Amino acid sequence: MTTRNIGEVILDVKNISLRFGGVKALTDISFDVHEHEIRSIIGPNGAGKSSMLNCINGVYKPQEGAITFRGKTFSHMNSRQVAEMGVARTFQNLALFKGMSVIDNIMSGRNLKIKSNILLQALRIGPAEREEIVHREYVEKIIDFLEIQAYRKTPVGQLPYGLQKRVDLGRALAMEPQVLLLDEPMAGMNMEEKQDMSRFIMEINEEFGTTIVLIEHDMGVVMDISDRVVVLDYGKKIGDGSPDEVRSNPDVIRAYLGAEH
Ligand SMILES: Nc1ncnc2c1ncn2[C@@H]1O[C@H](COP(=O)(O)OP(=O)(O)OP(=O)(O)O)[C@@H](O)[C@H]1O
Repeated sequence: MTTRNIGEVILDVKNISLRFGGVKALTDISFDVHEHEIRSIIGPNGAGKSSMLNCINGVYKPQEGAITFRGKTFSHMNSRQVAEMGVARTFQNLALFKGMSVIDNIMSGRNLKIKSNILLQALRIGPAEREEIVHREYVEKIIDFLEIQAYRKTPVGQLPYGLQKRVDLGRALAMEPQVLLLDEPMAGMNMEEKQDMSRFIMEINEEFGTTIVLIEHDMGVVMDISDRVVVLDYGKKIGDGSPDEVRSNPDVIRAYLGAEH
């Protein structure tokens, strides 16, 4: 765990319940996330972790409860509005443009920031040209930061999976988010790729001050890098606290001992 200045509550999840027909994906879930924190959500398969992220970023509309971001409460915002407020995410199953280059994929994350109209952009004239230069410079910084300079022009589909995950992270970073939601960023990675990804997450948190909400199955990584951890099981919250508190919580131990991973 790092020693950073953890700030006020930036994201407050209050009494969220989400049902799909008869399936209770989430039942009365509350937790908060402080500015600059690395806050993880863990739990066995089907516990409701991805559903929770989907509620935070506006993909799912919970039947009950509300989410407050920087003091602004939203229960019916769509993904774009949430993104515009400063919440970005990566995906468990990558959602990259496989035929497009690394640089263009990361550039696609800048779309929300592009102000000039589509015609000017297409013609690359006047303000659109200047704007494009500024955005490209920002994207190049991300590429340097993620150490993927050698693959700038490579179509993403030709990269190994671990590097594709890094490009997905780059695309989310291109939005300059205040809160970054990471859905299983280490899934399918080997040990070395996981170490690299952990390092990038911690550096994003420390250097850019970005608040991180992380879903991850690798307990070693979660316990190493998280400030606090929420534990879900069958859509209910069964634990919440520091890695040490969560590790020694009998309900959490029971849920994990009884679960297949
Ligand atoms: N779109 C959907 N339609 C119907 N049921 C859904 C939908 N999304 C999730 N569920 C159900 O909600 C519950 C929680 O699923 P969710 O994917 O959020 O769990 P998870 O903790 O992220 O699981 P995993 O670790 O396997 O990714 C499961 O019972 C799942 O089948």
